[in-house]
Amino acid sequence: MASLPPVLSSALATSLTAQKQLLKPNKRLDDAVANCARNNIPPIAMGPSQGSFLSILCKLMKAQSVLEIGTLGGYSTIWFAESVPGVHVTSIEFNPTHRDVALENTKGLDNVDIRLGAALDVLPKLADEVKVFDFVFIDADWDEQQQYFDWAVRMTRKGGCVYVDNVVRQLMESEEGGLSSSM
Ligand SMILES: C[S@@+](CC[C@H](N)C(=O)[O-])C[C@H]1O[C@@H](n2cnc3c(N)ncnc32)[C@H](O)[C@@H]1O
Repeated sequence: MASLPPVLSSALATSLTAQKQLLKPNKRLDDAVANCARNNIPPIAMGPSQGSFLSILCKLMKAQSVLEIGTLGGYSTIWFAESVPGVHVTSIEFNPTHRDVALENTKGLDNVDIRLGAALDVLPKLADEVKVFDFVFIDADWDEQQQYFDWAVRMTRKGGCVYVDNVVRQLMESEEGGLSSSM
């Protein structure tokens, strides 16, 4: 996969610094980032402004149930878990190391349930257990995206939200030289 054009990488780095200055400090999130680095978890979690944006979306919807596909170290999971009073977050992760670090990072949050397994194995079981979710966040394996999306549509309540991460970025990286003519 091609990397981002330098101008975009530089803009992303600058925006990350700006985001940290603008948002309220959150010790749990900061500790999670540090713990992920200590455990060599790849630095591919969402940024603070995206976490804040998703949290606002959940607040606007008064979401009470969130499904996340792709936990990593639990950074986005924490944003969802702290978004709305009473919300419950179910998150799916197939890498045991990532799952273990996510469990450390979400310790004490009793509204988080992290399921270990491949998303396409876990989703059918979850669909049998839980009726529907208010909000589904897809952030795992791009090659299975269409199948995640089909499950998400099936498992999201009417009027709920399915949010697919990295769509624009994927389009940018999908053709040689960066920007795609199909954008
Ligand atoms: C981009 S990271 C998730 C980032 C996280 N949502 C955040 O922003 O903090 C993608 C995660 O999905 C996991 N993953 C990839 N394929 C998967 C699959 N088929 N089933 C479950 N998890 C998967 C990876 O191990 C990785 O931890």
